[in-house]
Amino acid sequence: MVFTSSSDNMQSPIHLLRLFSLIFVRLILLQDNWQLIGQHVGSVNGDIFSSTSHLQNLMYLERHLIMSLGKYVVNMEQKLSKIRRYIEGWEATAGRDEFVGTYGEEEIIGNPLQAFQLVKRLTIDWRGINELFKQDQWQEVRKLTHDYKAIMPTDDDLHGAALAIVRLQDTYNLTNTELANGIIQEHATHITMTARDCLYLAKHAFNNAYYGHSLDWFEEALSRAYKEGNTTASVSEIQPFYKMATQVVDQFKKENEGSLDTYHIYMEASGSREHSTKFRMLEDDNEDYRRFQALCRGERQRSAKDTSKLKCYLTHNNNPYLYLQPIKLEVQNIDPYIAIIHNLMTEKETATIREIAAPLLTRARVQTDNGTSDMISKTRTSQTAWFSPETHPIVTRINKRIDAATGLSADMTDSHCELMQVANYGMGGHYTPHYDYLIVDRPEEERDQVDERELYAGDRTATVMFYLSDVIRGGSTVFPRLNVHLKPELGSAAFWYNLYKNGEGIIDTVHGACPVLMGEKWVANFWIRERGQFSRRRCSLNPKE
Ligand SMILES: O=C(O)CCC(=O)C(=O)O
Ligand SMILES: [Fe+2]
Repeated sequence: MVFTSSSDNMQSPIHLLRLFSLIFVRLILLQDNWQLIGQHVGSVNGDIFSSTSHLQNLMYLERHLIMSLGKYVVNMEQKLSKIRRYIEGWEATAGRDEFVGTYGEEEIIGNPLQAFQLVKRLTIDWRGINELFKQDQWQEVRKLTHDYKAIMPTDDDLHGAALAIVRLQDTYNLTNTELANGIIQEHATHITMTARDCLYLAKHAFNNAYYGHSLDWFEEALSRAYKEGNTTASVSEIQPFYKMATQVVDQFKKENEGSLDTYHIYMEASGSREHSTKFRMLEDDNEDYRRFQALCRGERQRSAKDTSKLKCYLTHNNNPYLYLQPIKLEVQNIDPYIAIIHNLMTEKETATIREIAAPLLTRARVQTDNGTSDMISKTRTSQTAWFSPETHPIVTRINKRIDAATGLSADMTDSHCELMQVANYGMGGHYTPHYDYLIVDRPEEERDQVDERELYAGDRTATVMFYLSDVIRGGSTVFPRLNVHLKPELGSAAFWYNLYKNGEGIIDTVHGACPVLMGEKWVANFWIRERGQFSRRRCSLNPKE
């Protein structure tokens, strides 16, 4: 049997001792970390999977719950062994086989020793058992779950986590069997999925229109159910779903006269639950998405000829601020210009920003089509927080450095630059291909609907994005039309212009953040606006500049 009740084999004092010591050691180890949860509670909004920072809180909460459950188990074991002792006491005396029946009654009642024990059992012993149950040991666990209700994950978090796995699988071509065996790109993670886990992912992939992956997960669930002997999920439970999914996919293939692979499907920003069950095909502009995924996998590398003109050099930009410590510039693309500025932030500074941002993270929002309000984004699964120069001195310090390194004004006081946006990507966290410019991608007739403050600041001339962490696997920033692939490197900053000098958007700067496959990803965005750059980056009528 896979799932047996543990009570039968947990009676020995040695076992209890081990459990006690285990809990005690963990209690000491966990105390410090546990404090962290307290600081974060108020800010959590149920989007746990989209930020590693929130997942971390959850990990601490679960450890604390385990500690309480462990104490509960030890306590219950003691109580159960007392009850067992009572029963055994009866079995050894009044409950002996030979006393069963009428003759037994006489033996018990007529025997003063038996009578004494009977009375003793029902007085002292029974009182002892009653006492045991007067205290509610479950209360501590109940209180914990109540106090930390705000950070307990919801069903939506679970959906998000399942979707993240399917998205990772889709982007990085991970096979179901490997994933189900805990293998992520040849890296063994000691996790094994049950048939029930696979069934859950299969249903989820199906509901989100990842039909190919869905069938694979159903098959994996079936094979695991056979192997497990129908314990976590049974073959008969899985089969009807599998059959139904197969029929839907067959019908879909027939209607579209092609293989399913050509209908590589993904959810759009607006994808609500109802949308998710509909078939969605890649439209023309989603060629960017296909290229994006290929780049994320490390495909579409540029040839030596393509990269031969790219330079990497030290420069002080004729700026006294940089004379003693020039910047390390690595050009990644000449036209449009994309560069990495290495070590533009120290490790300590990245840690400070992560620290101040962690308690304030909320799920990333994107502007809706009409630009008036914003909505939770599915195209961007990360959590963000914004910082003005007043919130922390580090913001101004970095602003000055951006100014020196890029020659652009990053002054936030007069909207030359937006507030610093910190983003933390969690499980499978990604950002599908998009442009950073906000105004010029709108049709002329809609531009006057843009918020006045946005018009005052002008569009996003350039992006300076700091990597506040390394990422173990995945999480690169890629430009699908340029085959540029930037691997996050703690302390370095990616820099590119979004606009031509005539103010029009550079369409080839479409870029996205690959899903984080392993580890976590933190970035800090500084979007430099047109306002304030007139003497720094002069206008030009040449549409190619
Ligand atoms: O995280 C990344 O690599 C890219 C983020 C990005 O493009 C954005 O925030 O606009
Ligand atoms: Fe962006």
